This record gives sequence, structure tokens and C-alpha cells, in this order.
Amino acid sequence: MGTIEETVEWWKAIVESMNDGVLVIDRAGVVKIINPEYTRITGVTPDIIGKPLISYRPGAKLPETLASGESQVGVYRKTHDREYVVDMAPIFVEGEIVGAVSVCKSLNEVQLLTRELEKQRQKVKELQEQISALHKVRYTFEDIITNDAKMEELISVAKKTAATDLPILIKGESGTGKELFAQAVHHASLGSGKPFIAVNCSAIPSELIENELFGHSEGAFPGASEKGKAGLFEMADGGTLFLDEISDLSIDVQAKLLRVLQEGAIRRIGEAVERKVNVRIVASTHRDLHQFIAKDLFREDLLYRLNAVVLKIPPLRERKADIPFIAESVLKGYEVDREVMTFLTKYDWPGNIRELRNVLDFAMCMANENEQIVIDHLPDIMQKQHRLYEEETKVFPLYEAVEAAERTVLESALQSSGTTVEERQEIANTLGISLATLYNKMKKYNIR
Ligand SMILES: Nc1ncnc2c1ncn2[C@@H]1O[C@H](COP(=O)(O)OP(=O)(O)OP(=O)(O)O)[C@@H](O)[C@H]1O
Repeated sequence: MGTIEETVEWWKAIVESMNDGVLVIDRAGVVKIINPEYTRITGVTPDIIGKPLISYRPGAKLPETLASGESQVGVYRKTHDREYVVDMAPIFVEGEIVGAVSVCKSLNEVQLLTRELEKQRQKVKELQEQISALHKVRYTFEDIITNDAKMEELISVAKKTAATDLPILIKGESGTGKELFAQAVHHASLGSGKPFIAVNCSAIPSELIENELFGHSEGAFPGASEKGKAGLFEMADGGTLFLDEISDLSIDVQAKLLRVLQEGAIRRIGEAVERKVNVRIVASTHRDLHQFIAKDLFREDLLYRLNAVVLKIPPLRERKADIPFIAESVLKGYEVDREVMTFLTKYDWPGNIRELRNVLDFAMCMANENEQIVIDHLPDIMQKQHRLYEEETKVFPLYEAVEAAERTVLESALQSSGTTVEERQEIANTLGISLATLYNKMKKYNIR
């Protein structure tokens, strides 16, 4: 290189032949140099030369480097579907910034795949968070309202076992709070940030439940999802699967469930590989599972796997002291007539706490604000029950009770015999009265 012109030619040739894209701006931010690789990578054409970069590319970051004098390395850029990584540096001449250079590389295939993988990972994470949020529990142990010693004992056992991975079997009639306990256990468990998924085994037809629980591989059966589908075990991974009404699972599915409990792995329908899952099982039933075992409807080995911890929730009628306790807590702010409370406590609540809550919710709807809740505010069916209780416990004057009994006896005796005088005499004899008295009483009660 001899002359200045030659030197400039050399530098130009070097920049043009580089495998990296180069763009240079001067102190004023005007583009001075751009090489063919820059055009290939970014799509920016040489007619930008001589123009302020910012007017041509408003999002350009190079002017920032010019202003701050600080380099930026590995900045990810995306414009018009072109993705590349840029290094930016100020150009110093004798200690002064005279411009800035941008050197860019397009992302190679591996980098693109890595980015795609990262994006997908992020998406999976977001979806998992969404699943967890969707399957968050509403109830904790604080929400179990009780004043009953047996219930307190159950809560204490449930609390102690919540943080273990032991399966729990919850027994109890419908509406006694089995799911409430299951949710509270999940909330207090190590997997509380992960999903709680409840499956009502009696609501899903047996031919579909295997697919629901274990999922399937792509094209596993006609109508199967093309991409395959994760089952509830996979969705609940790290969290809790609540199998409500477990006795309704078919023997086949029971066998598969037993395998999951033993191996800690599931296999999607149509797939050979096993997938590890870490799922806490809480099962519930209102049936006597031993009777089901005797009829070959339930696997004994599965019961022994499930009943590591058994919580047997008593029906509400066996803990009547809980009725006013729950009622007061639900009816916060409402005054309740004594007659209502007495009736609520007497009633047997076949639908347990669910039924009690529904009746109380209805009564709160019917009563105006600040109005005392009276029998008229209860649902019709409960008002009817109330009348029956009243009848049962009503105190009659004694003569009314005697007359009612006399009428019943006479009616049934006369109904089953003829009407001749001989036959009537026979009835009078049987009843231990004279024929005249029999006729008098028939007249009195208007019996023919
Ligand atoms: N001790 C309690 N305190 C407050 N609310 C309760 C209590 N027990 C149950 N409940 C409420 O009663 C309703 C029924 O409870 P839950 O669904 O847990 O019963 P379940 O035994 O699972 O019923 P099923 O067997 O019919 O599914 C829910 O609204 C629940 O919050």
C-alpha cells in the first residue's frame, strides 16, 4: 500500500469481503459505510449511505453507542422476519469519538434452533403456570368449620400427613366435605404450588377414563389427537390428583392405577415408553370398599395401596353440634329465629353440609337485609319438613288423642266385616262394648 488512495481501496476491499455485516456512522449519525453482507443479513441497501441512520431505521441502537461511548455485544435484533446478533462499538480517533461501527452476524441454524427451543421452554413454563393457576385450590384447613372432637382429630391427622407423599383415602357420605379435605391437604402439601386436579370417576364413562387419566400417543386410536395428548396424571405432575368416587373405576383402570402407585410412572395409550410422574393421590368414596372387594368389583391390593391414611368423615347427623356452628358461620350478619335453629338441628341432613349450605344460602336470598331469618325464608321442601316435625311433636289434649285412637280402631273393625246386626254384635263383643255403645260411637264419628 503506497498512496492514501491505495490504502482506502484496501480497507474498502477488506470490509466488502468480510463475512460479517458492517455499518459505520460518523459523529453526526450519518451512514458512511455499509458492506454487502450487512445488506444480505439486514436487508438494508447501500442507498442509506449519506443519510442519517435514525431517519432510515428509527429503532437503530447504534446512535446510543455513539452517545454513550459504550460498546454493546451480542444484541439480538429482529426486523422484518430477519434475526441477527449485533456488536456495536464507538470509533475513537485520538481519544475522541468520531463515529460508531455495527458488526452483525445472522443467526446460524443451531442458534436459531436454540432460540426456538428457549421460546418453546418458556411457552411450556407459561402453560404449566396457567394449569397451576387454573387448578389452584379454594379451600384450606381454615375453611373446615367444626366444633366436633372427631372432626378435630381428623383434621389433625390430615395436617400431619399432608406434607408426606402418602396416598390418602377419604370416606364419607356425599356432601360431608371429602373434597374440602382433599383441597386442604393439597394446600398444606409440598406440591401446593402445582396443580390440584379433581376427577369424578363416576361422571366419566369407563371407556374414556383411561384416556383422561393417562393420555394417548399420536394416532393411538381413530379420533385420537394428531399430536397425542397428555393425561391428567401428567397435568397434575408435582401436585395432587383427587380421584373422587374411586369405587366407580373399572377393574382394568384400577390395575393401571395400581401400577402408577407402584412404579411412579405412566404409559400413554399406544405408547411403549414410560413417563415418570410424581403425583400425590387422594381418593374418596362413599361406598364400603370391602363389600366391593367381596363382589370382585374392587382390587384388594389397590385398597391396601390407597389406605395408607384413612380419613372417615362422619355424617352431619352424627355431629349435630356442628349444625348451629356452621349455620352461624355461614349466616354471618343475619339473625336467626330460634324456631329455625331448633329445626335445623333436628333435621337429619341426608345431603350433609352441602344441603345445609344450600338451605342457608337460599334463606339469605329470601330474607331482606337486616331481617331475621324465619321458617318462611326456607325452601318449600324444608318448610314441609318443618310442618312434619311439628305434627310429630305436637301435644294434643288427651281426649283428642283417645278419640283419634277410637276412630281408627272402629274404622278398621267395621271395614273388615258385614253390616248385619249379628255381625255388628260380633264386632261389639270383640271390642268389649255393648251393641248400643257401638252404634252410638258410629254415630259420633259418622262411620257407616
Ligand atoms: N366442615 C365444613 N365446613 C364448611 N363447609 C363445608 C364443610 N364440609 C363441607 N363443606 C362444604 O359443603 C360442600 C360439599 O363439600 P364437598 O364437595 O367437599 O363434599 P364431598 O363429600 O366431596 O361430596 P361428594 O361426595 O358429593 O362429592 C362444599 O361447598 C364444602 O365447602
